Amino acid sequence: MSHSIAIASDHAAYAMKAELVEWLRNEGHEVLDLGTSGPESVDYPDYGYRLAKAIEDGRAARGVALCGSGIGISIAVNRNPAARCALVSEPLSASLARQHNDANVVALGARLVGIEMAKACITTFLATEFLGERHQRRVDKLSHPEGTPA
Ligand SMILES: O=C(CO)[C@H](O)[C@H](O)[C@H](O)COP(=O)(O)O
Repeated sequence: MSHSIAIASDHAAYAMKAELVEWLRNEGHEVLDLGTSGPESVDYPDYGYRLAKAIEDGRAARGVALCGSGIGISIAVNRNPAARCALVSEPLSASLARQHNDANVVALGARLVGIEMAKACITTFLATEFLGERHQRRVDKLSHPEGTPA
């Protein structure tokens, strides 16, 4: 199944992003590359916000967020309520992020995870469906951080 995928990284993950963009396009996906566009030092929040906005606007259904550890950019993406970003380093977490959390963005750390593991995580993330049911109730609550009235 092909997807529309937005991808963004800071400088620490620029080389990984370039490889993943080419791979995802070869796999038949529509890829929106939101930068960064070179190895010069940049700030991960700018790219995380940009990626989350593309999800919010419907320009992409799924996202791939990359930085050195994956931590900073995942924090940035998750500041947009339209995004549910999961930082993963192996496929089981990528699968659970879809099945239980209906995550629409996967984050990876290019300084921590190799390219083949990154591809394995993304492949699983794109192929796995949300299970709904009891998980839907919990995901709905993520849109209401003020909490459920007692
Ligand atoms: O946000 C991060 C750490 O949580 C990422 O790993 C960044 O890519 C990292 O902070 C960038 O560090 P640099 O020393 O400026 O390359």
